[in-house]
Amino acid sequence: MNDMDTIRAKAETLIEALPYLRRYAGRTFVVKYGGHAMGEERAAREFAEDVVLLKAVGINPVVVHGGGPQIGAMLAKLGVESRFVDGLRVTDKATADIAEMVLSGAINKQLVGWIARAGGRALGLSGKDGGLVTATKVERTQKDPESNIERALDLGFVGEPTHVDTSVIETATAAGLIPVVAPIGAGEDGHTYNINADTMAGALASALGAARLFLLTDVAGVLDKSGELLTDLTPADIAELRADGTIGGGMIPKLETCVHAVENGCDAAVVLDGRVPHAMLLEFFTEQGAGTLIRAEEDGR
Ligand SMILES: Nc1ncnc2c1ncn2[C@@H]1O[C@H](COP(=O)(O)OP(=O)(O)O)[C@@H](O)[C@H]1O
Ligand SMILES: CC(=O)N[C@@H](CCC(=O)OP(=O)(O)O)C(=O)O
Repeated sequence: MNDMDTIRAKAETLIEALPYLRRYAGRTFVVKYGGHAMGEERAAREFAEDVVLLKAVGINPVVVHGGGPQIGAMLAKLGVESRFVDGLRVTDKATADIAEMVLSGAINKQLVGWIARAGGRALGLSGKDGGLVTATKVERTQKDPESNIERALDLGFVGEPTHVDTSVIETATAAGLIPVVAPIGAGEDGHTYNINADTMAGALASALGAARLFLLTDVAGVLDKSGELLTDLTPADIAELRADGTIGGGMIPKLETCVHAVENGCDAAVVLDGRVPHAMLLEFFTEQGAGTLIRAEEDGR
């Protein structure tokens, strides 16, 4: 496509999406932008444009970002080993410091910059700022394969949000700013906790009573065993897909987050491909939507 065709295609997408988006004026969309999805600069630019468009039509976007691959690259550069348990990075003190540096320092400010270039005003913060998220250490157990006894697993400074104070988000939003949140939280014990970005986004979506939780990743959505996109799922469907092994890896915590969010105050969650131009807008006006829509009850899009 030449430049003119690209501009025309973009304009058509925006014009078609507008009437659908206006229905959500005054509501909150929590958008989680995953580390895998933010690889390409073009995609990041378009993501920022979409976020600014949402704000321009009166929706309150709240961006939560990941950065797993970028933390991994920095740990490798610094010679710190890293491993995951159930999709969570085991986080010692050195890893927590590096995760905070990469997430709050580098990626957060990069996103704030992209939103500024797209014409928006973003406020970068982490769960620590304004008391947004209080985290508690994640407790996990694992069955010892020999004795069959459940043993406690120490994941270090991996946290989960146990208290969300949305006032800093509400103040920022009311001032015309777009909050951009890094998945780091402070514990009541004074420690810094590394929080899975999907979990962080889900906790904010529930606390804010969001109309949508968008999880932008590097696949079209939830796929069935033959690789076809599943467009609509309920918590009961997800339990079946998990039991029969259709979903695995990072998709398990992602869908757990979606189920928790739609059962606790968020209208619907969508898992979609963040690398597709204007994925969030396409979700609203294409017949099938974009990605997989998760609702507490099956009642269409
Ligand atoms: N049924 C499934 N449908 C789609 N993706 C799946 C499924 N089961 C496992 N996955 C994996 O989940 C990944 C998305 O999770 P993750 O890598 O944690 O994403 P992100 O880094 O964007 O949070 C996909 O890239 C895919 O490899
Ligand atoms: C505890 C834990 O695993 N934290 C994640 C935080 C970043 C993240 O979740 O980023 P993505 O969404 O890009 O995977 C980590 O250290 O990788």
